[in-house]
Amino acid sequence: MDNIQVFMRIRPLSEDEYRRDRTMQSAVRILSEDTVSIPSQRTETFTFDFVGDQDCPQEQVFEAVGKRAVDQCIKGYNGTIFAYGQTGSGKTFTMQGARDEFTGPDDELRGLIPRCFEYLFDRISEEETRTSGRVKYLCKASYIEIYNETIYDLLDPLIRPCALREDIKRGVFIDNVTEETVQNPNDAYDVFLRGTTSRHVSATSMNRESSRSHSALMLVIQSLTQMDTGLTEIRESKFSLVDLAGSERQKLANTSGVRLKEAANINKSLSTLGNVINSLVDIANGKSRHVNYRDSKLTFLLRDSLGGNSVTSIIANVSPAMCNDAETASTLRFAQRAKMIRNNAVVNHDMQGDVSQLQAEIQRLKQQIAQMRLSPTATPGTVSIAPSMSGSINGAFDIGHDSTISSTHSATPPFVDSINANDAKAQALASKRHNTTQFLLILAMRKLRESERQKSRYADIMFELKNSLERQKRRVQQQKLVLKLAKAENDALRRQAPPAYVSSTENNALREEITELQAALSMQPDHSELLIENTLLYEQLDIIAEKQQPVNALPEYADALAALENLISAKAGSVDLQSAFPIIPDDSVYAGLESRIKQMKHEVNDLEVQRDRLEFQINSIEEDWLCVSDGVRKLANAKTSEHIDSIIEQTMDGIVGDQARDTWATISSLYTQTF
Ligand SMILES: Nc1ncnc2c1ncn2[C@@H]1O[C@H](COP(=O)(O)OP(=O)(O)OP(=O)(O)O)[C@@H](O)[C@H]1O
Repeated sequence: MDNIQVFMRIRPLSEDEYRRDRTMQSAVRILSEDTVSIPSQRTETFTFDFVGDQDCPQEQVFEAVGKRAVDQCIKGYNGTIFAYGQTGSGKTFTMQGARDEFTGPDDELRGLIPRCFEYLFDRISEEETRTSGRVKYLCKASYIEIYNETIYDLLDPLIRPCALREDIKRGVFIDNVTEETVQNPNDAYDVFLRGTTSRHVSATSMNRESSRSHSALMLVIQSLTQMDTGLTEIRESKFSLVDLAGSERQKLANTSGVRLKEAANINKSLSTLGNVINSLVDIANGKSRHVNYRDSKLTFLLRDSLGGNSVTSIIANVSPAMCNDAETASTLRFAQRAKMIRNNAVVNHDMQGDVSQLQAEIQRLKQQIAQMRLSPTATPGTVSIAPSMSGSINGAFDIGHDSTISSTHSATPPFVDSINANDAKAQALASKRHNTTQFLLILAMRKLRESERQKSRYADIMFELKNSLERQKRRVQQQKLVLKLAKAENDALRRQAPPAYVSSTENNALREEITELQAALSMQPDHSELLIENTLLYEQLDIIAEKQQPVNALPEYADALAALENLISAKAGSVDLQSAFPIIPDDSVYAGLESRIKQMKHEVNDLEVQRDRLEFQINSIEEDWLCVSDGVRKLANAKTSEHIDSIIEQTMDGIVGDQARDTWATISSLYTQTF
């Protein structure tokens, strides 16, 4: 577990700021190499991993932030660097550099992005040379922008919007985003420049500033290592360089239309980022919280970077100007909170090979395990079965490359204390049991962690479902009200309308409009069908992302209903027979709406059933894994083989799910063999 690293950078005063305040006093006081305060605000101090003052060169920022991220990505860890701060605080200067053009490696003012490219490809060629070509690297780049809660592909000439999806294998990913292979720093920089140009073009065409959108340049770095066993190890890491929208709150007053929507979306995504960080800080402090990553595109896309599988750094950029001190304090408070988040980065790797190679590898691992069982001196921190025993070889024993699991166990479990130190035989037996127990505990904990991940995925889906349910319920209520009003209005019109109005051309046009809307509604996907499909989905976790379509489809459906609702309210409101032609819809319109409402009620019921089912599944998974770890703990203290048998049986009786039952069967059979 690593805390997110936070770096702070103060930019020089701009000419404008200097003209306004010639005292040249800085709003930020540097107290030591990692601590600052803002005297005009409260007396609080802020401590970070690195503080760069106004003269801090680009090279130093790269040495402190960029190098570490690239080094970790080369090893197979995901890496993320965020630039955070108010508009004009120096985010783009830090990430990209002073110029829009990249003038080559001699340019002192070039930012983190070009420097990371140069260092990454240097490291790649170094590794390939060092391993005499046994390790080969492949890099692919994509570049996106998030504006108004929509993701745009900046490498697509048409800058088309893309959907965000999630599946079990890939985690969160952008569907159909353009990925370009890059082989050297210039290729990568070319991709970056093209994306940046597209960003300017789209900003200009929409008449907005780029500081109102978030951008993320993502590199996927794959390495293939030919191993002596004939197997190929594949490592894959994602390196994300993110320039966030200006962090100041956008004013909603005196704003309307597109600008209002834009401001509301910026506020929403930044406040979601703040909420996510608050929840993660609570979690780091031992509290139990659901993290609402799905509340904005930005947090969902960067889920792994915040509290997940990534080595993450945040650069908090601030202005030194007195007039910006409130925003500067707010940036520093945000950064200070973020520093408490703990991520759990693991190497993403997998093995490939033919059956005989895999069998040989399994054999080798078995020997390693046997050796570990026999060696009384093995301590948890030095258990070294992990690195090669990865991913797809054998799911049940997927220990992974994770020293954090082993290092969290105490070196001497309490049950060993009770062994008489003078009795050599008993000591040997205790050591053997100690090692086996630790090994089994590692297995159980690994599985427990997997189930926790699964649980958190369930919780995310559940959260979505609950929201949909609430929205759907509200819609049903609204539709009922609209229908009631429209009916009352219609009755009134029927009573008042002269026959000439009823058959007027205008009235016919309105009728057609309603018929079209009805047709549009009936063309919406059949929700009942999709919902049934969705129910199956929760039993088939592998296809989660695909099957979330019904939930995602609801807003479109809502749009059609809202349009109909607006039309009916608008028409129902035009009671003045002298100035407007009344609309007198057929009874069939109402009948159609009523049946739609009925259908929506069914859907609400279906969603409720799904929610209950998920709740049950989550509880059941949780209980199963508690049962397994409890069983392992009991086994560690068992004295006789009868006692062991009864623990195994009782634990198995208490487990419901197949996955946990299988794991328990494996653990218990291993334990009986070694006892
Ligand atoms: N460390 C620095 N040294 C010198 N000039 C800087 C530094 N940081 C920022 N600047 C200058 O300050 C101005 C604003 O910086 P920049 O455009 O990077 O801000 P920003 O936070 O990215 O703004 P926006 O949110 O609008 O994109 C630019 O002219 C930039 O060159």
